[in-house]
Amino acid sequence: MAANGDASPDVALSPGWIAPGQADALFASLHRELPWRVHRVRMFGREIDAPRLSCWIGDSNAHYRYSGTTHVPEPWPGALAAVRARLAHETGVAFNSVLANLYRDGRDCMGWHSDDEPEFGPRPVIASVSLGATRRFVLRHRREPTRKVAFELAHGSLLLMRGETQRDWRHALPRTARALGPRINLTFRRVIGRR
Ligand SMILES: O=C(O)CCC(=O)C(=O)O
Ligand SMILES: [Fe+2]
Repeated sequence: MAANGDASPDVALSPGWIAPGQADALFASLHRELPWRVHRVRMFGREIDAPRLSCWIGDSNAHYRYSGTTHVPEPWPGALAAVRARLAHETGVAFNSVLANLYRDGRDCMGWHSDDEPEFGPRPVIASVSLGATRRFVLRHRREPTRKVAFELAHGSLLLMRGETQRDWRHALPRTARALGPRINLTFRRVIGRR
């Protein structure tokens, strides 16, 4: 592999991975039942409210640290059991946690980052399930920012990020001026214990 990594990120989109009726039911149940909160994020050395609502879900031992705080996960809601089992079957990854994000409208967003915390180990597989309004998801190479890839993440879609995607690329969910309804995104991850 070249020093700068592969030409495109190791990502795969499966539109309609969840059928529309099931995706509607899943959206409604998560929207209603998850304990959504405003998380605090660090930006340029300051703590600010994240421009979205979030909920960290996982096995009780899947602790996750970010922005300097350890987060104890919420228990798995019944509505996610089938999705988790299907993802494990299709990817071979025993996902033990999910970060759920609720973008209330087009103003809610997520800035440039990569999910490269040591908890996820090298070359993590991250399975991103989208429900609700279609939003644009963008990836940009870390060292060659002119290299960009964009995906429209529609209701029921699955985006898998693998390989060196977190090491070599950043991703973001930009805000948009379009009038949009809410969107829920679920990123299934595997937290590996560390010493
Ligand atoms: O909402 C999305 O599609 C992306 C979410 C994301 O990047 C994350 O949760 O780390
Ligand atoms: Fe991310």
